[in-house]
Amino acid sequence: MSKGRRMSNSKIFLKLIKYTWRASPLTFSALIVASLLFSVLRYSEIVVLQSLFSNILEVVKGSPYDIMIKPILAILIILILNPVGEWLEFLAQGYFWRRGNGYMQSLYHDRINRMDLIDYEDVENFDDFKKASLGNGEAPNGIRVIVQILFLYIPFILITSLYMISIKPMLVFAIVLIFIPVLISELIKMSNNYDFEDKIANRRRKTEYFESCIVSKENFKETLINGAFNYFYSLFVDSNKEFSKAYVHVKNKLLKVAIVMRIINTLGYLCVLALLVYYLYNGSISVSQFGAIYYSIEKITSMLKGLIEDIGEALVGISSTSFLIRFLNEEKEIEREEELSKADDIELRDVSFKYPNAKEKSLSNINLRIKKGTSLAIVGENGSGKSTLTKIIMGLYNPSQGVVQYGDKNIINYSNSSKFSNISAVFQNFIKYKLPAEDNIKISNISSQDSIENASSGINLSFNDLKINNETILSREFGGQELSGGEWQRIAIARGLYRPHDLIVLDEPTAAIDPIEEANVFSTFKKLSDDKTCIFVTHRLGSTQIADKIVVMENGEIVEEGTNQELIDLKGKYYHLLESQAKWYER
Ligand SMILES: Nc1ncnc2c1ncn2[C@@H]1O[C@H](COP(=O)(O)OP(=O)(O)OP(=O)(O)O)[C@@H](O)[C@H]1O
Repeated sequence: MSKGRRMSNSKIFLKLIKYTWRASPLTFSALIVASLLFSVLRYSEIVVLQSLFSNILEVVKGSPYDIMIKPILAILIILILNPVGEWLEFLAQGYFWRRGNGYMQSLYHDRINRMDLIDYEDVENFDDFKKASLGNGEAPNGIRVIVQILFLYIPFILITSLYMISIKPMLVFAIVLIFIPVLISELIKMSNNYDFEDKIANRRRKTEYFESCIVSKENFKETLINGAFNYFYSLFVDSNKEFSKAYVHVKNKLLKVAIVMRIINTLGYLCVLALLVYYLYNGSISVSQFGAIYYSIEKITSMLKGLIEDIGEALVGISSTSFLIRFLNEEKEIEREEELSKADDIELRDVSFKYPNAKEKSLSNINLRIKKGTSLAIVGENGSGKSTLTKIIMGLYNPSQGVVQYGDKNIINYSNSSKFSNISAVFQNFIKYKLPAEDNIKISNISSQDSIENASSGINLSFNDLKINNETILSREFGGQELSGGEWQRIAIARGLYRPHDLIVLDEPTAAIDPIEEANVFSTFKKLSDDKTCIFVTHRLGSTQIADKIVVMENGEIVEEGTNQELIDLKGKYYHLLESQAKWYER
């Protein structure tokens, strides 16, 4: 999400209406009907009151009492219809909240699903996700206020204005004097709030992160053992102070605007009152008209107060909702959806790659051909670019320069679903799902009837030995059982093997397994992957001997390439690393 592509408010507004309609046309309509009903009821109150006042005056002058029956009946009907409208609004809002929220959430999640991994590497995107996710929960509130403005407040103010114009055109200034300052102040509030959310997102995220270093289960252990509570607490407090400072600054500014507008609003109210008294005094309006107009001005003022409260409540919502709408409407370039075969040679030509905001390239001038059905081992020191290279090969990142081809197809032109079909991968920091053991392995196709037996027995993973069964949840947090690091790694590798694939990548998920066992895992893995292309990253050179080809990386470049024997004969970097690690494999 790039800056400067701020959508106009009217576009955001129209999109929001469209989404709301799609979420639930029925409840959206019910909400509109309820708002219109209230608007008509409020106006009817004014007209009926005027007629009642004037009839009371007539009765005082000696007319029969029964002329009061009609307006009294009308008031009764209004009194009965009011709770009916409230009930309809209550029902519609409750239902609408759930439907609207669920729908916006599904759009948000769907949009996240269409993102590229590289989007997560850009810090600005992180802030935008945060802002958009806030908008998720707020959208229905914003919509409720918009519906009320459009179908309750505006119609009411319009018909009441027409009513006043019909009595005394000058009185319409009453509406302008009362309504405009409030409107201006709310618009200023909204725009400030948008800028505030924009500026503060990074600080908000940092504050939440520092707090999580103290309170979250994942971080608590290390914070405790490192005695780092005070350190994180002071970071949290400092960050929170900055956050509060920015917050107070914006609120102060808004308060000043609100005070000025309030003064204008009160002056307007007094002017209107003076005007009314003047008209009554010179006889251009009747006492009953005075009563009805006074009542309608009171009504408008109290409704405006309600509106202000509603808008205040929804303000954060509307501005963060606009981030959400902007996020949802960012389109990717058209990509091909057709099948992209992984059972083909893979070729990288002059590939370079730089992470967003990074100064240096992480990969430079990579030229590599991986023949279909062969195995490739990638070795090299920490930070040499091994993981980045695997992500480029899989299409998780697009190269900054150069081309990645499967067969003769440049993978950059294909959609995520085309790119990732028939690819399996097990990463260094794989996810330990707090789910049943079987689901942890079948996660790529939960509904599949295929047994997990093949995948797990291939790497000596036995649920019996672990004293668990398929349904055991792998977390004590949800009443299940915890596994050791090595046990988890076997689950993760079984997960990778279970997913149907023509290309499989193991990015060092074996660090918690001893070197000899790792070599065994790789050779079983190669056997199981049979005629599939397989790529594995490791620091242990004993495991690489089974690979058809080995590449050695240094500073983002491939510095050696060949079979195990060829690289030994070369007596270069690989050979020296192998020598220094040889003792690991002596039992
Ligand atoms: N998300 C990122 N943003 C910016 N730079 C990154 C990112 N991830 C990695 N790098 C940088 O890219 C370079 C290559 O990293 P990479 O993780 O590919 O190395 P590696 O060989 O897999 O390391 P290791 O053996 O420690 O896993 C490093 O200099 C690293 O700092």
